[in-house]
Amino acid sequence: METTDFDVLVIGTGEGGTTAAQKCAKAGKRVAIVDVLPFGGTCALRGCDPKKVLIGAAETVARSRHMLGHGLDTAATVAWADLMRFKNSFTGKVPAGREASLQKAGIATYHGLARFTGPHAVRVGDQELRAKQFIIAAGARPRPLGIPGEELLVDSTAFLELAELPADLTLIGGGYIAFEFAHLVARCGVAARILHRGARPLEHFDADLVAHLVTASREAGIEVVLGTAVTGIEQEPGGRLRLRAESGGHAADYSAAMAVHAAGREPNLAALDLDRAGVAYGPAGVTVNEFLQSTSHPDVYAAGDAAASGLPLTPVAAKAAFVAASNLLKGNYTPVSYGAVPTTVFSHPPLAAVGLTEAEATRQGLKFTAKSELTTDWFTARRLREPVSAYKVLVEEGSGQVLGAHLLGPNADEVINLFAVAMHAKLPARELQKLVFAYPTSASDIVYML
Ligand SMILES: Cc1cc2nc3c(=O)[nH]c(=O)nc-3n(C[C@H](O)[C@H](O)[C@H](O)COP(=O)(O)OP(=O)(O)OC[C@H]3O[C@@H](n4cnc5c(N)ncnc54)[C@H](O)[C@@H]3O)c2cc1C
Ligand SMILES: NC(=O)c1ccc[n+]([C@@H]2O[C@H](COP(=O)([O-])OP(=O)(O)OC[C@H]3O[C@@H](n4cnc5c(N)ncnc54)[C@H](O)[C@@H]3O)[C@@H](O)[C@H]2O)c1
Repeated sequence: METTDFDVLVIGTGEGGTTAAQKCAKAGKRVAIVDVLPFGGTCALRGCDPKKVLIGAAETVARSRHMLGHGLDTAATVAWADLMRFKNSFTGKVPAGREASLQKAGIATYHGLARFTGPHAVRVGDQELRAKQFIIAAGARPRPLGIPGEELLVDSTAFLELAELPADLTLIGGGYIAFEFAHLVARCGVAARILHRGARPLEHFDADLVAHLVTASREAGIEVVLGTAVTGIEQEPGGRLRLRAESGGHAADYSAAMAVHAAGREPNLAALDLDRAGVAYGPAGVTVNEFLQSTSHPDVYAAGDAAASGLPLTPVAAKAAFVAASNLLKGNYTPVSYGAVPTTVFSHPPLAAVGLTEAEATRQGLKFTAKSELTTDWFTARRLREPVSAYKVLVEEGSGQVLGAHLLGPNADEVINLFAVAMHAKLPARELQKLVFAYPTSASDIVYML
């Protein structure tokens, strides 16, 4: 077996691993990086980017449907095979491009499953890679549901590669993936259903805005079923799936041509043999301190979805990886701080949030005013005939700081970033209100939300 020594070995080539490896190489370290899948990670190959390309077409369909009879006489339709080709024109180039840029930075690249064999050794195929320090950026995978027949579910990766869409599709779960995929396929002429076990979906978003999104989803033809946990899946003789579920103590039954796992993800640590290296971990990922250093192995750092730190989102992974690499290189001097992280559910209309929800601010005992309105009759929504649009903004009494902003409606995914800037800069709401925004834009509505 060939043994190779490095200063730093990075596991994972997603946003986390790539950011960390590049930073370590720039500092003059001998760096290696390994991935079992094509280089590029979830966001670029199996998540955010391909999804957003598909959703771009679905948005056009949704907008054209809303404008029918109001200046448009036909609605756009999706040509799935063409759309997939377009999507593949983005993803197809990623693996070779990512590997080339890593190699250009002097980083040694390895393909295969990495498995720790000791505190400073990892095995990849028939090679042993030894390193003084490690950065684990192994990402996440769909959480096993532990129900019979779960192997019949399609996961988000397989969904984003579908050559053809089914006539109807059921999403199991009620989070980001369920709403994004349901809104996408509904605009492709597929009968979409969301089966969510909780009383309300998208639990971490503002309850009032989520209720409006559920209304908008139903108006778009999506069946949203709440309080219903799927307990088993069977294949029927004709090829359809039978989803056995439990709802309020009663058995319920659903038939689906295809069912997608949208019920959460978990850190992808099982194959790493972390016990062999003495790296502590829990259900949220590798256990790290504020410097993103393993609490049990000082030469190991972790970042992104694989670390028990921050939300499992791409910009969070990139920030964490930068901080982890800085601390690895210079000694622990930068505690990680994510600040107010904006996030969007790319449904139509999109739902976006930054900062605290009203429920969280109340739980924390903060004194604040919450301003909230349905804005369906505001110019921004009306000119697009968007059926549901709303906002809620929380402003702290005394300091006048924005504690949280929640937007549902046209361009919410972009406007939310302005609230994030204001929160980061600690700009009081009255100062934000004084800014002059280009008109008529969705951003110019901000002054009426404060
Ligand atoms: C469908 C979907 C849509 C999403 N949309 C968004 C979005 O719109 N916005 C957003 O901010 N976030 C989104 N996310 C989340 C985002 O993709 C992740 O938070 C982000 O990609 C995490 O980056 P990472 O570097 O931590 O891990 P990853 O990008 O997952 O990279 C980890 C890599 O490690 C490799 N690996 C794991 N274990 C091993 C091993 N033992 N040996 C070798 N290699 C290994 C994996 O193959 C993988 O390539 C989405 C996720 C999904 C699934
Ligand atoms: N736009 C984005 O930023 C974006 C998009 C997609 C995914 N992501 C990331 O990927 C992660 C995973 O996405 P996700 O949508 O799978 O997870 P999620 O955590 O957003 O939602 C999963 C939902 O499924 C429900 N659920 C779990 N088990 C269930 C069961 N057996 N039956 C019915 N419902 C069940 C949960 O209560 C939860 O509401 C997200 O947490 C997010 O960080 C982000």
